[in-house]
Amino acid sequence: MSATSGSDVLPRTKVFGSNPYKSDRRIPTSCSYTRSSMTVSCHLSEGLEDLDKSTSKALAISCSGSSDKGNGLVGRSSHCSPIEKRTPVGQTFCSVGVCAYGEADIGSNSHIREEKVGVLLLNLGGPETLDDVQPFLFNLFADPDIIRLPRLFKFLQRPLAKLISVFRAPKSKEGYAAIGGGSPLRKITDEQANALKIALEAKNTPVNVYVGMRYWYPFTEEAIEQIKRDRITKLVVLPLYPQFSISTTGSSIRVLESVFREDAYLSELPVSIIKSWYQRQGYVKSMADLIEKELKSFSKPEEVMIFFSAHGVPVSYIEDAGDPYKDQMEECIYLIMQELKARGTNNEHTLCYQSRVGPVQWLKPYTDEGLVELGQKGVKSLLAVPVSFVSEHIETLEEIDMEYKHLALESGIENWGRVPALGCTSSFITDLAEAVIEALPSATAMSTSRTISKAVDNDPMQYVIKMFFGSILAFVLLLSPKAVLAFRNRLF
Ligand SMILES: C=CC1=C(C)c2cc3[nH]c(cc4nc(cc5[nH]c(cc1n2)c(C)c5CCC(=O)O)C(CCC(=O)O)=C4C)c(C)c3C=C
Ligand SMILES: [Fe+2]
Repeated sequence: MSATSGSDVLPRTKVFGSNPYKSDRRIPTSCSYTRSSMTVSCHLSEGLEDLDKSTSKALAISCSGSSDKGNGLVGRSSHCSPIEKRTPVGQTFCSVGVCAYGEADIGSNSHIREEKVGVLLLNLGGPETLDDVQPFLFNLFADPDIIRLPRLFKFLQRPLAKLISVFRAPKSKEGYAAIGGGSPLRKITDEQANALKIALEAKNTPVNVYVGMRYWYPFTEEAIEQIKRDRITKLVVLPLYPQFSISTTGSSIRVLESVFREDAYLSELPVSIIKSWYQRQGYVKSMADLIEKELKSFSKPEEVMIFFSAHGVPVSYIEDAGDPYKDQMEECIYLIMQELKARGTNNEHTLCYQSRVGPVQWLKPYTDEGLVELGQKGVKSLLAVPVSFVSEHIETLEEIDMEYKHLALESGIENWGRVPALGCTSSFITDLAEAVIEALPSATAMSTSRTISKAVDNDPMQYVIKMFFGSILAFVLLLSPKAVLAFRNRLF
C-alpha cells in the first residue's frame, strides 16, 4: 500500500452498508474511500463476512446477574451520574466548552455558516479507581469485537465476560495500583479534547468537542445523548487510535451505528468518520520529533535500537476477519522511519506486539520475547516507542515502563529509554484539527436499515435453534479438560 498524506475520510452513509443477516455487525460494503485505503476497505469487508466462521473458544459458565444498565454496560452502582461528573474543561458533560456559534465567530468559513459542528472523540476509557476495574473489564470482554464468539455462542458473551473479568481483575488491579490507582485516560482525553477545540477555533472553525469512551465513563452512548441535546447539525467522528482495528475503532463505530440507526434525528445528521490517520504527515512528523528528541538523551544515539511496541490483537482478527491493523501498523512504522531517514537519523528499528490476553495466538513477535532476543544478540541501547495509542495508559506506564524495562535490563540491555505518548503535543493536535476540517465537507446522513435487521433478530425459530445447538456445544466445551486447562493456565 502506498503512502498517503491525508486521512481516510469516509462519508457516513457510504461506509457501512447494512447486511440484514448480521444485525450486530455493520459491514463496510462500499469501496468509496477517496484515498489509498480502498483496498483495505474491501479487504475488511470480506473479512468481516467471515467473522462468524471463526472458531473462537466458547465456555459455558454459570453466573449471577450483573448490575448493568439499560445499555448493557456496567458501571459502579455508587457512581455519580456522568452529568454530575463534569470535567474541568467542559461546561457540559463530556463536551468541551459551550456552543459558540455566534455569527461573528463563524468568520469566513461560509460552508459551516448556520452549522453547529460537533467533533466526537472516541476512545477506550479506563477504570478511575480500583473498584472500577472488574466492571470495566466486564464491559470490555462483553464486547463482541473483543471476544468474538461464533454466532451460535453469542448468548454466552455476557456470562463469559463476567467470568473472565472476575478472574482477570486481580492482575489488572495490581497494574492500575502501580500507576496510582486508576487509568489516566479520561483526564488526558479531556485535555486533548480541549486542545483540539482551541486549535479548531484558531482555524476559524468553532466546534463542540465530545468524548465518548467505549468501556467506561463518559460512555459513547452518553456523549451521543449530549450531541442530541446540543442540536449539533454536523458531526466529525475522530477515533483516538491512529490505526484502525476491529477491536478498537471498529467496535466504537459499531456502537455509534446501532444508536444512530434507532434515532430519527441522528440518522439524518450528516456525519464524517475519520477511520484512521496514521498516514497523516502531522502525525508521522510529530512521532519522528519525539523519537529524535529522546534519542538525544543517549550517550551514543546512533547505536540505539528503535523498538516500536504496538498493542497486539489475536492473529485471527487479521487472518479470518481481515482486520487491516497489522498492515496499517507496518505502514505507519515505515512512514515514521522514512521521515527519520530524511532527517539523517538512520538507526535500526524493530516492531513487536505487546499486551496479549488469553489462550489464542496474538500478533508476533511478542514484545517480551523480542526484548530477550535483542538482549541475547548484544543490543545495548534501546528506545521503546509505543505506537498504537496517543495517550499514556496502563500499558505504557506499567507494562512498558516497569515490566518490559525490567525484562530488558535483565536480558543484557544496558541503556533504556521510552518515547512519551503524543498527548497534547501541539503539532499533533494542530494536525488533528486539520483532519477535522478536511472531513467536514464529506459529512453525509447515514441510511437506516433497522426493519430488516430486527426482523431477523426477532425470529423465534432462529433463537430456539441457536439456543439448542449453542447449549450442546458449550456443554461439550465445558467438559473438555483441555479447554478448562487452557482457560486456567493462559487466560489470566
Ligand atoms: C490500539 C490499541 C488497542 C488494541 C488493538 C486493543 C485490543 C485488545 N485489548 C484487549 C484487552 C485489554 N485491553 C486493556 C486495556 C487497554 N487496551 C488498550 C488499547 C488497545 N486494545 C488501552 C489503551 C488499554 C488501557 C486502558 C487504560 O486503562 O489505561 C485491558 C485492561 C488492562 C489489562 O488488564 O491489561 C484488557 C484486558 C483485547 C482482548 C484486545 C483485542 C482483542
Ligand atoms: Fe487492549
